[in-house]
Amino acid sequence: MFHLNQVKYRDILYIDNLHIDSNCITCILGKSGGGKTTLLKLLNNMLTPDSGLITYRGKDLNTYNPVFLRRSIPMLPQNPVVFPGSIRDNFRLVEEYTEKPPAPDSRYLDLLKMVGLNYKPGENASNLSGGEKQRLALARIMLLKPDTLLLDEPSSALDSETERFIISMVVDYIKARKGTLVMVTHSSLIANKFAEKTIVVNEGTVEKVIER
Ligand SMILES: Nc1ncnc2c1ncn2[C@@H]1O[C@H](COP(=O)(O)OP(=O)(O)OP(=O)(O)O)[C@@H](O)[C@H]1O
Repeated sequence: MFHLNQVKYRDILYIDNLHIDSNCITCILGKSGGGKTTLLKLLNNMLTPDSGLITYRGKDLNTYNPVFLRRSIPMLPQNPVVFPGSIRDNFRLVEEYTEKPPAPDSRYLDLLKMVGLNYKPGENASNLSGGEKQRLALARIMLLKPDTLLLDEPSSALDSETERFIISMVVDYIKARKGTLVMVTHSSLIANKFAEKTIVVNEGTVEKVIER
């Protein structure tokens, strides 16, 4: 699905040759500051490499429309922005951005349930805790029914029980759609449990790739 060849981004990351497969759960594992987030952001062109080639479905990533890429390869950042207003407003903004008609509240409620949030769409999103905001941001992304999903440390603001619940839910969702998940984590336990392929990134380069 993604192929990176001699990709260089500033002095932060250099990747000689790397495949990220479709229909696969891939974890990017490594120490803090090693370049994991940078690698994730290169995959949907949020960052553009200084040199080298990244292909997506066999075509140079640069030939895709940037808006198409952000929509079809959404990324959940470590600290997502929750918009002021209600939970419903947060879903509606995504719908406006993607030019979709507004869904009924029942759809929002289903998505909130999926991420384990027991709130009504009319409630104020600003009152949510950090971990709850992260889950709302994930629910917002799920509204787009993505087949490819980039998650940056989805558990950074969650307790370990919620972390497992959320990651299991996303993994099941992606597997049911025969989709592709690329997830950054610092936890080898998470990678061991969920990853079909683990890419270890440290000090700005791929240290090893573990396949199962
Ligand atoms: N825009 C930027 N400008 C300059 N340096 C940056 C920029 N973005 C990241 N860096 C640096 O690049 C290195 C890699 O950052 P990156 O966020 O990719 O690491 P990471 O492995 O995801 O770290 P963490 O696990 O702590 O989130 C770090 O040293 C970081 O400070």
